[in-house]
Amino acid sequence: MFASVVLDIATRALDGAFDYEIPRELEAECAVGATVLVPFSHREAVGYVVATSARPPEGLDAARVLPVSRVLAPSAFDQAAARVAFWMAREYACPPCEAIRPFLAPGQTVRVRRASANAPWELVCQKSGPVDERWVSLAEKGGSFSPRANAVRQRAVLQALESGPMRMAELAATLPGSASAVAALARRGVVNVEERRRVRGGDTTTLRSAVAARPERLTQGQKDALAAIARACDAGRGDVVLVDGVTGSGKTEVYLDAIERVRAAGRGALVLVPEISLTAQTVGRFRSRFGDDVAILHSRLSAGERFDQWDMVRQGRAHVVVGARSALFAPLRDVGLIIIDEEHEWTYKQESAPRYHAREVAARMAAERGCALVLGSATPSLEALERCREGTWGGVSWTRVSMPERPGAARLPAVRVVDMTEQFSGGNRSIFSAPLAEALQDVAARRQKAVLMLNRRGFANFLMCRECGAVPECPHCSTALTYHERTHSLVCHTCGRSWPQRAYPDPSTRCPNCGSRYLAAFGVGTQRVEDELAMLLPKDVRVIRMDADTTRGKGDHQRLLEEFDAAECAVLVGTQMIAKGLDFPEVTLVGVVNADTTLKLPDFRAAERTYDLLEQVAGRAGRGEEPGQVIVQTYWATHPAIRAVKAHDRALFVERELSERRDGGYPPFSRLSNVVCWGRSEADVRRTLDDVSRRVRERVGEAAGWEVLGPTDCLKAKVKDRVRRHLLVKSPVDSEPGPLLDECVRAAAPPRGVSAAVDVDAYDMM
Ligand SMILES: Nc1ncnc2c1ncn2[C@@H]1O[C@H](COP(=O)(O)OP(=O)(O)OP(=O)(O)O)[C@@H](O)[C@H]1O
Ligand SMILES: [Zn+2]
Repeated sequence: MFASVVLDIATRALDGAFDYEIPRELEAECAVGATVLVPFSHREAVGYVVATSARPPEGLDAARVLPVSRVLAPSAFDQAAARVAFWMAREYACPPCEAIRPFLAPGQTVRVRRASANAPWELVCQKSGPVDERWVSLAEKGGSFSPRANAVRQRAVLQALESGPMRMAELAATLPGSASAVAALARRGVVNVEERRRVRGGDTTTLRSAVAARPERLTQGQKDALAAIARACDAGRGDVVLVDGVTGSGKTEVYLDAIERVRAAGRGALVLVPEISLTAQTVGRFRSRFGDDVAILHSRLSAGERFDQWDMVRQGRAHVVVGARSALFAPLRDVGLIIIDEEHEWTYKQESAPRYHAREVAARMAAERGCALVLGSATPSLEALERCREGTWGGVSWTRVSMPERPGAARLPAVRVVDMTEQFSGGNRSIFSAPLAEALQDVAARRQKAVLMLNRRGFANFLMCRECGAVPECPHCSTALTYHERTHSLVCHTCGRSWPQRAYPDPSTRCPNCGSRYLAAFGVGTQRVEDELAMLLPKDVRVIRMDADTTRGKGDHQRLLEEFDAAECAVLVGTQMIAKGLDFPEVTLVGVVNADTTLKLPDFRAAERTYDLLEQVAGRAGRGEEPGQVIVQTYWATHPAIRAVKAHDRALFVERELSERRDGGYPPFSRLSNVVCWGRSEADVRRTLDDVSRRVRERVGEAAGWEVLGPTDCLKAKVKDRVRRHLLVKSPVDSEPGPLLDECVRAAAPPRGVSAAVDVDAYDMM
C-alpha cells in the first residue's frame, strides 16, 4: 500500500503531497486522515495522509519510495474532507497543511521541531485525552459512618459531598490530598466512585428559553421553509436554502424539525451558530430535542472537553454537532444537513490562516457530500441575497424562503427614530433622549424589562459635531476620517492624506460644516450608561451590565442572562453581544443609545453592518404577548439603513446599497482580496509589497473586472511595532484570485522579518 502525505511544513514553497510506502504492520492504522511521521529531506516530518492506494505512485520506482515511519494519531477526516481541504488551500491561498489543521482532533499539536539551527530535530507530541470523569458520591450507609478524629481529609470530603456528587478532579482541586481519602472511604463502602461521561456544554441553566417546547402548529413560513429544505436534502447535490425569517419568526424550530427528518433517515447534521450565541439558550434548545445525540464545540470549552465532544462525534455516538465556525470540520461521518444560523455574521470569516469563510466552505462541503445547506437570518448577507436572486450559484440551486411573521400573537415591534442633533439643540446633554428616558421610566412603572444597546464595534475613532451631526470625511475617498488623539490629526486610511485637527474642548475647534465648537470625539462607555440609568430609574429596577469587562469568566455570560431572566423588572445594558439570538418574551423596550458608530467605519460594509445590528437588536422586543417598542438614537436619521429598520423594510436599504456596490465594483458583485505585509523594517515591508503589487498588476493587465488598489498603510498602520501595509485586489465574481495572489507573493519572496498574508474575500480590511 502507498500513502499520499501532506507535510506539516507551512511554507508556500511546499504545496503538494508526497508519496510513501505503508509498511505492512501499519496498514490498518495508516488510513486517510491519519497523522504520520515520515522521512523528509534527511530528517523526519509530521504529515497527514490524504489518499491511499494499492498501486505505486506513477512515474516513481516503487523500490525507491520511502516508508512511513510511524502513525502518530488515528484518522481524523475522510476522503471528502481531504478534497475540501485542498479546495480551501487553493481558494484561500494557504499551504495545504494549514487547510488540514482545522480537521484534526482538538488539542492535537504534533510537530517536529528543533531548538536552533544545529540542534537535533525532535518530535513534540501533545494530544488531549478524554477528561477524567470519575464522580464521587455518598453511598447509602455514608450517613452513619464517622471518620476517626484525626482523619481530617476524610471528614472534609464527606462534608463536601453532602450537597451532592462531585467530580474527582474537582474534589482534588479544591481539597488537596483528597484522592487518598476518597480511596479509603470507597474501600469502606462509604462513598461510591463511578465513571460517568458527563454531557458537556449543556450545563444546567435556569433560563426559561433554553427549552424548545414543540409548538402546537407551525406557521406557514415554517412549513414553506421545511418543504424547501426537504427538497434540497432529497436532491442530494449541495443545494442551498436561505431561511429569510424576521427576528422571532421561529427559525430554531425549523432547524430542529429539519434535523429530525435527517436523523430519521439515519444521517447527521452540523449546526453552526455564532460563538456568542452558544449560550445555554441555544445549546439547551438542541439538547431538549436531541438529548445526548448532541455534541457541542466551541472555544470556551477546555481542550479536554473539546476533545471529548469531538471524539464522541468520531465514534458515531453523537450525530448532531452544534458549534461555532470550527464545528464545520467535526468528523461527522454521514452529514445529511449543514445549517448556518445568523448567516450574515462576520465571525464566520476566520481572520487567521486558513482565512476561510464558513459559508463558502459549507457550500463546498455540502456539494462534496451531497447534502443540503441551510442558511438562516433575519438580515441575510448581500452575498446570499444576490445568489438567491440569481437562483443558481456554483452549479447548485440557491432558494430563498421568507418567514415574514412571528408565530402566535407576537408582532414585530414599532420602531421610533430619535434625531440626536435635535435633542442637543433643544438643550438635552444627557445620553438619553427625552423619548428614551420616558420609555425607560414607563418600563419601570409597568414592572417590565428593557434591553439597552451601546454600539461599540470597531476601534476607529472619529469626530462628530454634536450640533449638526457632521462627521469629517475625506474629500477624495468619502470615508470617515479617523481621529488620532496623540497627533491631533484626521487621517484618511484609504488614501493616506491627513489634516491637523483639534477636538472639543480645545478652543480652536470648529465644525467644518456648521462652525460649532462641539466637534468632539465620539464614544460612550457602558459604565456611563449604567450610571445615568441609576440616576434615572427607581432603586428597585435591576440594571445588568453585559460587556467585555463583565463577561471575562467562563460562566459570566450565562449567569448575567439568568439574572436578567429571573428579575422581576430589569434593564440589560450591553454592547453588540446582546443584539442577537436572545429570546426573552417579556422584553417590551429596546433602546439603541448610539446607532451611528458602525456607519462611520472606513469599510464598504459599514452600512450593512449597521443595518444588521439594528434590525437584530430591535428584534429582541415584543417576542411575547406584550407588544414591543424600539427607540433608536441617531445623528443620521435619514440614512437608508436607519429608515429600513424603522419601517422593518429591508428593501429601503438593500436596493440602494446594492446599486452603490454595483457601481463601485464591490462584493457581492466582485471578489475583494486583501494582501497584507508586515514587519519591523518599514523599508522591507514597502519593497516587498511594491514588488507584489507590480507582479499582480502585470498578471492582471487589462483583464476585465480586475482592479488593484494601493499599496497603502493599513488603518492599523502599526501593530506591536510592526509596520503594516496592504494591497486591495478586486476581481470578477467567478474569478479565482487565490492561486494568482499566492504566486505573486511567492515570487516576491518576502525577506526574513517580513510576513505576507493573502486574505481572499476579506472582511476585516483594517
Ligand atoms: N410555530 C410556533 N408557534 C408558537 N411559537 C413558536 C413557533 N415556532 C417558534 N416559536 C417560539 O417563538 C420564539 C422565537 O423563536 P426563535 O428564537 O427560534 O426565533 P428566531 O427566528 O431564531 O429569531 P431571531 O432571529 O431573533 O433569533 C421562541 O420562543 C419559540 O419557542
Ligand atoms: Zn482619502
